[in-house]
Amino acid sequence: MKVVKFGGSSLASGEQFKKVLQIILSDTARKIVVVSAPGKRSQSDKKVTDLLIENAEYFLKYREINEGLLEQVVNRYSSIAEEVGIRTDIVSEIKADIKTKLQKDFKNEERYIDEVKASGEDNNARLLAAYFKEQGKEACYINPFEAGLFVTDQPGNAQVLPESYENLSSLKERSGILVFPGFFGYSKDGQILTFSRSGSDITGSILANAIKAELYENFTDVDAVYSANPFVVKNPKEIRELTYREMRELSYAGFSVLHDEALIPAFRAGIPVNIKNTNNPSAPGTKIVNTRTNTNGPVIGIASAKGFCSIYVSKYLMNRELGFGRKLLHILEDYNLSYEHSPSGIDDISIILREDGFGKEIEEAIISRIFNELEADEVKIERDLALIMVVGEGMRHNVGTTARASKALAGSGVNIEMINQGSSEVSMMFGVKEVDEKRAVISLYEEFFVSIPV
Ligand SMILES: Nc1ncnc2c1ncn2[C@@H]1O[C@H](COP(=O)(O)OP(=O)(O)O)[C@@H](O)[C@H]1O
Ligand SMILES: N[C@@H](CC(=O)OP(=O)(O)O)C(=O)O
Repeated sequence: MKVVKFGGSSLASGEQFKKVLQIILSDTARKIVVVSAPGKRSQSDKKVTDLLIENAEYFLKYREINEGLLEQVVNRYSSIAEEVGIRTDIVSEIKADIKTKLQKDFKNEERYIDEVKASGEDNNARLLAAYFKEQGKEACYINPFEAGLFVTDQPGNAQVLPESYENLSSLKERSGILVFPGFFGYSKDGQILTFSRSGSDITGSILANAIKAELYENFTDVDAVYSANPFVVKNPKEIRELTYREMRELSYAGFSVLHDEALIPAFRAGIPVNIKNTNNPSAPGTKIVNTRTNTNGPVIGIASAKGFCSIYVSKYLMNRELGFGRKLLHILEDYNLSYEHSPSGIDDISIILREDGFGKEIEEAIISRIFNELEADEVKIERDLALIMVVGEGMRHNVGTTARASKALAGSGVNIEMINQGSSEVSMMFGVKEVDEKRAVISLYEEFFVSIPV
């Protein structure tokens, strides 16, 4: 039994719906189909999720529905229904559903927005199930509440609750194709809550774990996971096999092809993940597995992400001071800030965090607390940083990878602001200025994938 997830790009139009049907028909093991909301049909198009957020924000501001904005969403569904020739009046039901959601209680704005934006996947799942049925396939829409997908009460950032797995396991007893909306679950009291953006990948992985699927297939719009972002490096090398650890590091640092939280449920149940292309389903895609066999060098991929900053703190004899790191992190916790990395030396430490949520006011308050409470000698904030992640299981057994990477960066004139070697030894992180991000990735790609390895 397989769980198959189709991303927004795979379900953006009627033509895409037809491809999805063919993919499902071509393999009887494809049992649970997880869907995203319709995505972009072209670079300049808008995702339905973004349109729904605009609708919700308009309503919060003006207390009325913006009919033009609502039509933009409804048109996406009606053009799909028209293209594939759905005969029922499902589009009117979809419009009524979005209208009801827009007019719901908005006292808690975050929860209100979650409810509206989750309707993108919910209605797409209803539409796809209706299409399958009209094509003579036994299929039904599954409501996540009825199926028991319960999550924490964290709007826009929900986490699955452990009992969901047991609840969802009974789905495998049901007959026909089950069409399950991705991206959201319910609190115990029936409130809709979404995962973080691009979270339909997470739903697929949870379901794969729950039914102990033989495979989790994640269909997107590229033939494979590439060794570098194809928007940064021209024609990057396709990766055939990756380990869970490698993919987690790469998706965390910018390989948006899979959500970085989507691997854990599949990994825990030992279920392989196959990234495949809806537009070219016969291509083998990329397999994500526990251990990989083929290796061709220390590095498998190079990822990068913008939007980071660092807090550098130095104090003579920091290494001898009991609880210094704990107190420092406690200050950040008081401002609801989590940290990403923390390279350190004997007398200094850098804390790397995401820039959003770390505004100027918080910055000033934190600096003064570090000086006053920790008696630091120096505190420096550096903004506009990009993290470059060099990833590969092979790095553990290869001497000199750091030296090669540093040399490549220096050779292209990129100044390294900081280095951090992950404790898992499958990744190496370089902090660089955002303006140098692309140059850094290209030079590292050339070093590890184009030049002859030394
Ligand atoms: N290293 C990479 N390999 C493959 N795709 C990547 C990589 N880095 C970024 N991407 C981007 O991820 C996109 C697919 O992810 P996403 O847009 O979330 O798809 P979906 O609509 O299927 O959810 C690709 O079109 C590609 O532009
Ligand atoms: N539609 C949601 C969830 C999702 O996973 O979408 P996509 O598969 O298009 O990345 C979002 O845009 O965040």
